[in-house]
Amino acid sequence: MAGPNIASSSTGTTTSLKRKAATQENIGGPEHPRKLAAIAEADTNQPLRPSKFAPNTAASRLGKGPPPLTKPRAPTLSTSAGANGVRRTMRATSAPPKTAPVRPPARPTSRATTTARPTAASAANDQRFDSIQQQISKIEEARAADAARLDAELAQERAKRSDLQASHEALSRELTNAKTQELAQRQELFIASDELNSLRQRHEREISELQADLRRKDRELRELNEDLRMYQSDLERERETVRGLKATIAQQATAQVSLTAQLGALQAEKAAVQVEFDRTCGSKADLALQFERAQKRIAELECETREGEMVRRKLHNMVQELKGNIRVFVRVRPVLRSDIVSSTLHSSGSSVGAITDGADSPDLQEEAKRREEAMAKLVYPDKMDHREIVLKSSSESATGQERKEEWQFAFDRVFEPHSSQAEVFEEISQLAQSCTDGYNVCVFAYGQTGSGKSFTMEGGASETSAGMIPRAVEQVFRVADELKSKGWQYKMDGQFLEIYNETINDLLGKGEFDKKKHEIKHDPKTGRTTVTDVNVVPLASATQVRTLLALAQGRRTVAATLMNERSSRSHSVFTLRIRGENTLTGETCEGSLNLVDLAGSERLEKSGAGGDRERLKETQNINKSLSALGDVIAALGEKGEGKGDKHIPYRNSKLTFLLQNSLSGNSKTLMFLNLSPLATHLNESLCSLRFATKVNNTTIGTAKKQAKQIA
Ligand SMILES: Nc1ncnc2c1ncn2[C@@H]1O[C@H](COP(=O)(O)OP(=O)(O)OP(=O)(O)O)[C@@H](O)[C@H]1O
Repeated sequence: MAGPNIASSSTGTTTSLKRKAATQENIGGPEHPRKLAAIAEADTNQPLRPSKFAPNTAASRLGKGPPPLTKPRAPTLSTSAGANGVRRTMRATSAPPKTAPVRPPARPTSRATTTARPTAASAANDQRFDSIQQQISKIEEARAADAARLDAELAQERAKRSDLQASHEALSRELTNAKTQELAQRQELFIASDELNSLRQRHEREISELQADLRRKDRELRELNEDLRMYQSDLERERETVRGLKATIAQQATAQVSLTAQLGALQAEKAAVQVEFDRTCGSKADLALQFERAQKRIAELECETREGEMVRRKLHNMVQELKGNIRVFVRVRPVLRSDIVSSTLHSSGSSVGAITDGADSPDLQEEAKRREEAMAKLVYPDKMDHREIVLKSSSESATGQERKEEWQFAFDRVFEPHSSQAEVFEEISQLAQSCTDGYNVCVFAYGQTGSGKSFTMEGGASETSAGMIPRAVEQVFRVADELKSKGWQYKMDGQFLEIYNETINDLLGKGEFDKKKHEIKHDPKTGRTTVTDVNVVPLASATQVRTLLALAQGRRTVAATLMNERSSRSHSVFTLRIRGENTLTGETCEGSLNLVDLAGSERLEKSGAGGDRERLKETQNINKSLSALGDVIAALGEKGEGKGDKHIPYRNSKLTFLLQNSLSGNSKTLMFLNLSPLATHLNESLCSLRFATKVNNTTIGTAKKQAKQIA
């Protein structure tokens, strides 16, 4: 309560000052200094506060710092003991002492000017001035005292300030620490927040997983429920089945009882069978013995069969020997397309081109008709043995009457046009294989040009069209192979000759033409025929023979004639010599197989060689050798009829001389008569059939086996 204190402790002067001040204020108006009034007002209205004019106070020095820790005290203006010993305390104003509102008296005021008074008044003023001077000095003193006190307070305040600074620094440090802590805490907070976020995310993830899991579980649960439902229905079914099975078991149990009874019966039966089995086992040894005996018997029978086969072969050969004559097979070839062309040419005189066009046309009926017309009337009446052939012809006589003629012939076998190569070979296979028994075998094909001699003897390139030569060779090799098991070892060699214009040509020789002069030699002791300077090739297989035949075929002299554009104008003679030795019995044998394809037998006027000297010579030579063959056969026939000293003209031709040993009665001879089926060749066919009949009726003696026992 400083204000009232000041007011109460002030003297009358103070009160007057106040009044003066109030008066001055009233007089002077707003220009008068107002500090003192302020002091007075401060006493009455409110407690003193630190002023902006007190910069030295602790509060003002701290500036914006934290609020003062101690409440500032209002400054005391002065505490001085007055002259009367009364200590006056003046409340310090907020203004610094320097700016005290006390004006120096010297300064004239506006009021002084306006209120100029006489000297009495100035004495009063001086008095007042003195008192004011005194008051001022007192105030000065008080101010000094206040200054001292203020210094002390200032020091205190400074001390406080330093304390405060220290505490500020401490607080700053604390603040820094607090900030650092806060920062750390914030970081922790961030980290924690991050963790919290990640935990939240994980949690969300886990929640979603759990939800998915839950959904899956739900689904599984549904499935399990479904399964359960199914299992329940299955179970129900199974229960039903079990009920059924139980019923069946009950039935089975009943059946088992009856089966047990049956089993008892069967066991009894088994015992009986066992007894029977034991008895059968006892007879097993007997059966084995019987089996052994049976096997022995089989071996004996096989042996007998082999012997029987040998006997059969001997008898067969004996029959052949007893027959003693040359056997003749007739073979009529089929009508060829080229035959139709040529026969039409002969009969109608139309051009070849026109006929060829007709033949190529699809009109098969026309072709069949032409074929019919081209064919000669050949009949084969012997349907059983196929031994006969009848030629029929109808012509007009000079008197205009139809003259019918018929010629009947019988031979060892007649082959009709449809006969296959295999069928023909079947008939000569026995003959061919008898060369492995030591016989000389001679098969020759006779007939006019184009009648099928080469086809019969050599045949075509295919398996089915292969002729007698390759088939006979294969047969010989096969038989020789079979006879190995009986101890026979065979060696074979072959030669292939051609007689052209009475000259021997080696078809297996080297070079295109054989320029060597060959001589035919007969060994009377061995009955072997050899030709000098010809290649005799050792034969190891039938395939090799086929290769040789193909080689020889290429070398054959072939010249075109009107009769056959591939007409062979030479005789070809393939000879297979075979020598066998039986290592078990010591027997040896030597045979030969001569397969002869004769040149065409047509008459000179038919050969179309009239204007060609070379062809004429060929035909003459062919005919000479064929007639020599006929002469030899005829002479052999006569000799066979008892004219023992009959000369056999073998030397009249190279052919007969070469085949001497095969024709002399010491061999098995077969002649194929090949016939053309054409009407235009009827006369030639008749001539050939007459010649073949003569041959067939000729007895040339019995064939002799050339075998001997090695001593
Ligand atoms: N049985 C047959 N089956 C089918 N075609 C045959 C038969 N015989 C012969 N031929 C054919 O007749 C034609 C004449 O036959 P091949 O050449 O054999 O007569 P050829 O008498 O040997 O004549 P050449 O005396 O001129 O040698 C040939 O085209 C031949 O294929």
